Amino acid sequence: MPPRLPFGQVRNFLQLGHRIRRMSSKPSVYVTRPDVDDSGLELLRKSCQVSTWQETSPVPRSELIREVAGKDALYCALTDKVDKEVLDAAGPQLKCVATISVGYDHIDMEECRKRGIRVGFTPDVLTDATAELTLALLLATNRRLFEANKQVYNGGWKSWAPMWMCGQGLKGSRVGLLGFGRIGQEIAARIAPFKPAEITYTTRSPRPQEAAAVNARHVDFDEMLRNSDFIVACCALTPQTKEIFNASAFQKMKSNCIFINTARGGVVDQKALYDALKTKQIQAAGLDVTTPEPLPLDDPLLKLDNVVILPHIGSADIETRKEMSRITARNILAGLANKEMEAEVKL
Ligand SMILES: O=C(O)C(=O)CO
Repeated sequence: MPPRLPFGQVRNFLQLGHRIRRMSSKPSVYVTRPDVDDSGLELLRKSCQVSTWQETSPVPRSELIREVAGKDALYCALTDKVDKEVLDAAGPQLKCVATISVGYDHIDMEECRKRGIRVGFTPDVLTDATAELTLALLLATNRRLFEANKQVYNGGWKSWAPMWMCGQGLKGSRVGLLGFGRIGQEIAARIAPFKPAEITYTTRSPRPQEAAAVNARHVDFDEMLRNSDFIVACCALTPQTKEIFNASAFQKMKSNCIFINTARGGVVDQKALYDALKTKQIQAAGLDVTTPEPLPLDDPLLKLDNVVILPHIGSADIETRKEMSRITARNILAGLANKEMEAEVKL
């Protein structure tokens, strides 16, 4: 018979074993999108145990809650709501969350802060792609590209006609931006060559240096609403900007105003936008983001001719998305190693 060890010694021995196992085993990462560019996942696989949701549709919440349990890091996307319930399910060992997006309104920052969970995101890399897509929406709506294109296929194109399918040019127009961060500034820089009469921007505090570079003027929200021919939402979704474009805002806009949203669907009261478009209170809208996403096929907005809707493709430029995948991975590796992340949300 081998000698029996006292209980305390057995427990210490087991705990030591557990600690050694954790120290020697690779950190575990759960990835909610298997379809992110593999270059990012490869980076993670070198030093982590990586498990991923297997389908290209967003991970169901129940699956996320089950799979995140016990993980050291979470690689997520804007399609995943990372709230208290998910963080509780993960457990106290969770060190970091990294999202493959610049927006992080889907992550409960306060809960992360309370728990000391670090959060990575992907600003900068997608600025140009998003600004470019915003210009595409501006041009598609003001020159009525989608309406005109339909006429080619449905027999509406009878002959060239002097005033047919005319729209208002950007030249000589007043363009107002809600938000003047990285993306807003790049949008302004791309609009400038179209020779607008003026570019204005609304932010909590003016950014004179950045504004001077693109000849933009700081105005309050009300002035922007009342004077602009084009209004572009390019701000973060926060409690302050939630549904800031509501019935009252649309009422203040000029009847020729074209409203563009490449920020988040949540900055708009969508029913109010529908009413404003339907009653021609405003001219048109170009939306890369909606509530919800995807927009149901029976959504009334889809019945209107004066709206162009895209399926949230602002940053969908191939090299941009590849780099976003790698930055998200590098953010996680830095978070796990207690090093500075490439792009970390200040909590
Ligand atoms: O990165 C984001 O926040 C996006 O909306 C992706 O286009």
